[in-house]
Amino acid sequence: MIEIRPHRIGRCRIRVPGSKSYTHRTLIAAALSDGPCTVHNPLRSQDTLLTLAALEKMGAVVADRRASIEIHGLNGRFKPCREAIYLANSGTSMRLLAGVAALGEGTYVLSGTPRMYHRPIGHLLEALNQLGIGARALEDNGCPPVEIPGGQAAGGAVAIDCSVSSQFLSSLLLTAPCTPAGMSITVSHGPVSRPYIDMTVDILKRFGIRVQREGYACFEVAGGQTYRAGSYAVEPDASQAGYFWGAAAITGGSVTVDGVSAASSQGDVGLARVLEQMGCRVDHGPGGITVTGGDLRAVTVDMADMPDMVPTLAVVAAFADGTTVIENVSHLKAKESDRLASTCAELKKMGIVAVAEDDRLRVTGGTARGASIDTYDDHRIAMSFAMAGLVTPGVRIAEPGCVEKSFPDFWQVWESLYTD
Ligand SMILES: O=C(O)C1=C[C@@H](OP(=O)(O)O)[C@@H](O)[C@H](O)C1
Ligand SMILES: C=C(OP(=O)(O)O)C(=O)O
Repeated sequence: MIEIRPHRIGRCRIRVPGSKSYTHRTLIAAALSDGPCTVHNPLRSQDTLLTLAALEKMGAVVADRRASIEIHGLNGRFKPCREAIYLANSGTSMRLLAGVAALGEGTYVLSGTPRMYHRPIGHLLEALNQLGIGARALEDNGCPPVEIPGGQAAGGAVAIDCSVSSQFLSSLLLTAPCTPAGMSITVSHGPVSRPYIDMTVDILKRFGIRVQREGYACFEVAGGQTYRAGSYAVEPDASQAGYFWGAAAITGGSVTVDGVSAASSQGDVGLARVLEQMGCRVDHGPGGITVTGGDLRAVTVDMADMPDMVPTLAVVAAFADGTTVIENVSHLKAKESDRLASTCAELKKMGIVAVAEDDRLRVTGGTARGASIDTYDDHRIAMSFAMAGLVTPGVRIAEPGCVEKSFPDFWQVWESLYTD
């Protein structure tokens, strides 16, 4: 348990680590490539290191240097792996690797934590089955653990339901180029979280893969393509920037996050836009994006494309005038925690009126009081409620170590807000 000390922020400049989503994708693409790759500025956190360890178990040769990670790709031919590959509660690792494992020569079991065993993957397994890959949920319940047989990924036409997660489509897209026939993918529902699809397509293109698309509805990826080995850099994580911009918004201070740009494919950079609508000033400079807090007013906003920023926005909304309505976020129920329920429960403990409906969250700004915040083993709940502690005495965060999942140095970087 740690207590957050209230503090008025002046002017701060913050550096956040490499993007979690881009790190997962770059490591996987490197392992699929035709030779030696260097990944610069990777995020080294619990989840991304699990992806790296999984790729190593599947035969990629890995060397973790200080400044970069080197991976020698297997040109899409993973080696058999006898023991189950443990992926804790990393949804991105589980979903993306479930597809690419089908390219390997073994039969792979992907396992995780009890929470992971409640996070859906059935729609991806159905899509793999349409492609003739006998993937299955070991408990027959549409959730991990899963078994993925290699050697059956010929490619072909496939329809995929992405109403629960975009990661299913990202998984097929990463797998498709290494199949003999390629894939013709139709999205039957959704996708939610669309910018993550753009990040996947961006990585494919950077590795020299050709992809044709009609918006988010149809994707054509020719087979027999090669991921081009080379040197790749990971940009700073826009989702992690959000907690520091939120800190500025709530305190009236000014925070610049280095190296984050509105031109990024990371959808979460859009939180700065939402904060602007709420009354903050946002400056886009060559070095990064600066948010300066002001009088905050409530907004109604569709957050389907920014699911990870919903707890962040909900906590900021607790300090805004009026009722903020966060719409189209039913997919938050299947994250590290049921984030609609957990965000609401913890805001209520602070005396804030918050209501979770089926696909939306309403938060009415008010006078918050200190509370012990349960974090549900969910890094984003811990980091979001830290913001509330800057203006509310007595906010304590339980199990603060859960930030290891995506941002091991979070609390040290957070401390730097106090040194301005
Ligand atoms: O592909 C990715 O890197 C991610 C996609 C999103 O999940 P969903 O598509 O399941 O919403 C996001 O919440 C997650 O943190 C990372
Ligand atoms: C949902 C998240 O990650 P994952 O799906 O990879 O567990 C997250 O980082 O907020």
